[in-house]
Amino acid sequence: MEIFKYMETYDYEQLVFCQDKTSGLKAIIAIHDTTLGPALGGTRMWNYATEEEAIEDALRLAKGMTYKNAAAGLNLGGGKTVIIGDPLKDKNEEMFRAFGRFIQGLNGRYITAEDVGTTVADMDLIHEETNYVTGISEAFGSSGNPSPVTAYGVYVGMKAAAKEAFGSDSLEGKTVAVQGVGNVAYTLCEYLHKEGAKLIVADINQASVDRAVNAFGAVQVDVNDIYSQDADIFAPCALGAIINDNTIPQLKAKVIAGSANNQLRDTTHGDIIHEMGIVYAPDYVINSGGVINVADELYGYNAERAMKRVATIYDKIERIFEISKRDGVPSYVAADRLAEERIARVSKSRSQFLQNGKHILNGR
Ligand SMILES: NC(=O)c1ccc[n+]([C@@H]2O[C@H](COP(=O)([O-])OP(=O)(O)OC[C@H]3O[C@@H](n4cnc5c(N)ncnc54)[C@H](O)[C@@H]3O)[C@@H](O)[C@H]2O)c1
Ligand SMILES: CC(C)C[C@H](N)C(=O)O
Repeated sequence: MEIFKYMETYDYEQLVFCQDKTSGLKAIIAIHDTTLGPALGGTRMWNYATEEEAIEDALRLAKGMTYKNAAAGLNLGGGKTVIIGDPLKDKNEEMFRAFGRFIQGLNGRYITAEDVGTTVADMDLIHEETNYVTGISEAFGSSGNPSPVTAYGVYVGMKAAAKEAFGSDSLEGKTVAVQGVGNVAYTLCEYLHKEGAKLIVADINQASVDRAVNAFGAVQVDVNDIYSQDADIFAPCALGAIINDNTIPQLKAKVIAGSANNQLRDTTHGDIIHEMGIVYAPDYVINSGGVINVADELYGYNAERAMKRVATIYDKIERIFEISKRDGVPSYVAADRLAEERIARVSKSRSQFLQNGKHILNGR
């Protein structure tokens, strides 16, 4: 992989490699764009097969956060960290404290939070070394685990997508096929069950499936069969790139609305599902509830204010479908336009000179 070439093509600002032998920390912080403000994005811990795979994941996810934060109306740029290792075996206190010190060294250019493989307890350890971390314990007056709030955002976004596809946003009687019933999807299933939706679930972890089957009467299917279910809505809530050449021909659902990041394997897959008439709620918009919630900590956390803002994901998804129809483009393009236009507007309005920071005039 030619890293600088890749960074230049997609406008990345900075890639930071962090190593600490004592704790075994190997982390990559990717900062994509800080036009709107400091880069905020979670830390993923994953057993990557190769270093290249880890770098690629950090870069892709960081860019996604630039778009997510911009579309959510936050004054934050986009970044992400990946820690190479098995979250079940390789974690220790020193690792997260060492990582916190690396974040502190960036002096506020990057703020972290949870992602796949990291928890509130990990954020609390990072917080021992830096204030540039969110999603820390409620005991600190903070927002804690973002997953339930992300789930609420996915739920309201799914309703907006259902309205677009079926003419009504009621999910009562609708069948939803949920891929991965982890932290976000369990709470999502709770909302869906409460509204009277029928649930089909698949997960590589049998305990997670059992939990959803017992609590919500969900029907279990094999992980390979989740795409082809006779469902109204497909909710990808596991990992990325699951809308691809292999899975698209299997899909029967009219709507795709789920929490996973980077759902489209490639932009061409967004074009294909658009042509098929599938209503796709763009991933980084529908799953922005978590980042909206943790970002609220930067103002002194207020749960009510955060939830009100998360509820507007419904309107945001509606707006994206409007742009999609107005401009004759797939919904993922409409979402990108929304984000890019905001970054361009804010960048312009912030371009006037201000007498602060280091400048030749400071000596006068
Ligand atoms: N947690 C948040 O607040 C948040 C916010 C935004 C986006 N997301 C995204 O949502 C997704 C889920 O996040 P989470 O926090 O619930 O993670 P999680 O790890 O708790 O849940 C993911 C679940 O998917 C299952 N899974 C993994 N591979 C699978 C496969 N091939 N088939 C079926 N199941 C599989 C796992 O066993 C797990 O139960 C991730 O893509 C994450 O990046 C999460
Ligand atoms: C800041 C975090 C809550 C980020 C979250 N993991 C996401 O992908 O949006």
